[in-house]
Amino acid sequence: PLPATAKEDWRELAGEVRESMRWAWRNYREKAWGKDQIMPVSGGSESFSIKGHHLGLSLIEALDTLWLMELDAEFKDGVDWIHANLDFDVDGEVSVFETIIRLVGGLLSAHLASGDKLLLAKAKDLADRLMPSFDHSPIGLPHRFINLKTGALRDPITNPAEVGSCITEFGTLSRLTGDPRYHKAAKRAMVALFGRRSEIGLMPDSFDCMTGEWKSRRATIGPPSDSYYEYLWDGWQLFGDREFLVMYKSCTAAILENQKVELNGDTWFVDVDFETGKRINWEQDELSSFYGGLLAQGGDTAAGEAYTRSWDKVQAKYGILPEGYDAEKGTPTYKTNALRPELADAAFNHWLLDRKEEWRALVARHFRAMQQWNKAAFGYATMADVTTKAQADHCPGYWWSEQMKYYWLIFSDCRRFDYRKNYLSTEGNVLLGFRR
Ligand SMILES: O=C1NC[C@H](CO)[C@@H](O)[C@@H]1O
Ligand SMILES: [Ca+2]
Repeated sequence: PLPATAKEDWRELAGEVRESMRWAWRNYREKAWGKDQIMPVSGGSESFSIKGHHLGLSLIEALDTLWLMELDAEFKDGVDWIHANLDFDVDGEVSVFETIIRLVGGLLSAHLASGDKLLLAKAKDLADRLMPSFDHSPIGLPHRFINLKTGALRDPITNPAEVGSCITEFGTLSRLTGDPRYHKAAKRAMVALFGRRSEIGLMPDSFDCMTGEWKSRRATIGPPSDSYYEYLWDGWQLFGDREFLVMYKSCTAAILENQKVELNGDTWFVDVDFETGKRINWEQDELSSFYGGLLAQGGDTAAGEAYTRSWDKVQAKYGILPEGYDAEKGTPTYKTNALRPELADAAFNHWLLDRKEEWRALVARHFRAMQQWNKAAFGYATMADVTTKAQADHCPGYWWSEQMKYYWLIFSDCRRFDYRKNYLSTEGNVLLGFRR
């Protein structure tokens, strides 16, 4: 492993994280209040799902992070905005997957943190507007897009992550409302996918949601399959449903058998043909760097740690991870950076399991790099080119929910969080483990 940094004052670093969040929120409050995303370089704002229409995305994504940091005035301000303004009865089309992990998940975690009943009601209202996409398919696999008012569906050609990553949000919604429909729909889709793997236990990254017919031959642990594998484990971790553990173990055994490769002392997971197992390329997607933490959660610790360390070396090489990287050539395939959380997510998961300083040091490097290069006049910005560090004028909603929360929790010994018994979703929403 890379040399650990000098003895850190973790509490002091946690204080810096909290001040950064407070500063970013103040700018959002002044420049983009209620908008989906602030534009951190210009101070402008932009919508996420529906062109020209805002659903308070960044505000909703930030809420449980604010609560954990005890930024209670800011938290209340956000909840007050929701009480006064949030309305999902909009004639506009949204991604089913993004809406569930970001907005349903964000409302549920804020409800669990505060007990505010309207937040749960809004989560249920939104989920009810998404359910027709699950019910429409004879095999229970949702279309990619739905209109929140009319229920009109679009794009049946979808992927494992988008149909198979909602069991924890929908399962929590069913638990809190007593309505089993959500849990059932989420599980049905995941089981349907699992039943369509190849002889060697792999699945491609594209299929028709009405027929189940495969539309690609590429098996990947990265997007657009990544969070399906994560949620197979999570269905077991959060609900103790052994069927998910069996499916997770089967899929992971096939992945370890067919996709794990060593190259120049590093461990990578390569894309392969889902029936032959033949490697397709050496391209690595930054989003895949969550996977080492998942492997460790599921007990494949050595492989998981090796993969996370491989990605940490890429981070050391550029300071900020490129969106894509060719492991054989050692060059970026995409030089942009979308202010992504995955490597910090993986290291945080490793740390929750073993408390090794190595992981805290990795996350400290991730945080300090963000402070050095992503900070702009009105918030934290994505990057146009990690080799030149040219910024781009965007701050994605997940930034508010994910890495700022992981930085806070790993450095601060947060008294509002149960470090032994907890669950964070793929969007970083805390669905178990708040301590009031
Ligand atoms: O699972 C996800 N994928 C992409 C985003 C972060 O890069 C975020 O929405 C979430 O973590
Ligand atoms: Ca994720």
